[in-house]
Amino acid sequence: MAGALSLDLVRRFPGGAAVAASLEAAPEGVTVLFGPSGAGKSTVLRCVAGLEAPDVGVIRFDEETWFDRAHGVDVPPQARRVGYVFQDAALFPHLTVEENVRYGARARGAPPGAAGEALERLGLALLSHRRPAELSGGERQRVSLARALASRPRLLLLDEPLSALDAPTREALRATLRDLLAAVGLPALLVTHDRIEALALGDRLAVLAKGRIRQCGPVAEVFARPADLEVAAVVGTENVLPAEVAGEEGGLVHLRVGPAELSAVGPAPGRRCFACFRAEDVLLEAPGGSPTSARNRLAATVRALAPEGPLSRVTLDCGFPLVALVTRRSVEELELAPGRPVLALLKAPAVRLVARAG
Ligand SMILES: Nc1ncnc2c1ncn2[C@@H]1O[C@H](COP(=O)(O)OP(=O)(O)OP(=O)(O)O)[C@@H](O)[C@H]1O
Repeated sequence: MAGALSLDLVRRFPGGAAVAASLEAAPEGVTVLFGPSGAGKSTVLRCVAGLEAPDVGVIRFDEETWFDRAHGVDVPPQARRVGYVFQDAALFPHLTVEENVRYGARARGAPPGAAGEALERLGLALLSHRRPAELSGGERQRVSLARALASRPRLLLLDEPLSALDAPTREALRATLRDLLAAVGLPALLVTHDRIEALALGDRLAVLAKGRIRQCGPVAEVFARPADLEVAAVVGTENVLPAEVAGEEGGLVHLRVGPAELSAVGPAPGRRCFACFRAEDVLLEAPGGSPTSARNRLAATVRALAPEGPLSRVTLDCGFPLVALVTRRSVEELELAPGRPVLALLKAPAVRLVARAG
């Protein structure tokens, strides 16, 4: 299928570190490689770009084989036609913005006009005669994106593209990047260790830990249903619910989540967002309990219980799945069991809102 990337590789380093990855990235949208530092994310990206060669394995894009150790295939980076965006922009310091972007286009034989189009698209026309030293970090990263796009790539590879920026610049560029990735319609593989970035930019998530891909799937699903405790520890947020903003009032944002309504502390990041909260922030109460300060009271049915040390992980059905983490004592006192009705309570400040595409 056009734009489909598949890989199955092992890369071993002197000193004993090894990265083993097996991945079928969707032919469209953004696949995020997510995991802690040292998990192997950059290694996978560099192998796809052709900047490093796996010790064993195969990398395919569409009908082409880019790498096949057993058959001696190793297509050089320029022939793979990928656009690569580095963490630190990696611009030529002696060239202007325009020359940097033109260099990207010329190196790949892109049609005339590709550089100008990319400069325009990233809002860089007015900065085109400056050199990288005369730009802010965010502007440099926009130039790096323009250079990648100007080469008319078939696949975009982004290695922690926002991590070198300060928080406000990062937030602004995150929104630009989200819109840009949706508009260009190219498949992209994006590396990050930042949960918010993964949620805001990814369509699919591949979780890496200790040199292996542990789970791959739609972003909200991986966050909501980590395959094992290791993935749960990496993703950290058990409840990630696609939500629509219904209104804002007195600093609170009212959200529609499936058949239920939730309140969170504003501002709303957009009309569509994810409402994210930890399982330990959900309180459980017997139905008909007295009023509390929790803004969110959801009628739920217990679906499953799983012991977790002194705690119990309770999976609930509120019309959408919800996970709560409570003590075993509470499980006994509330007589929680599959099928039992219960009220799930959640304070509005515990709900974190993250914009999502569309
Ligand atoms: N050139 C190298 N020589 C030896 N070991 C290496 C080399 N490059 C990477 N490694 C090791 O391989 C593992 C994966 O590194 P990689 O840079 O891919 O991780 P990462 O998930 O991208 O981390 P970060 O988020 O910190 O960039 C780490 O244990 C790292 O120390």
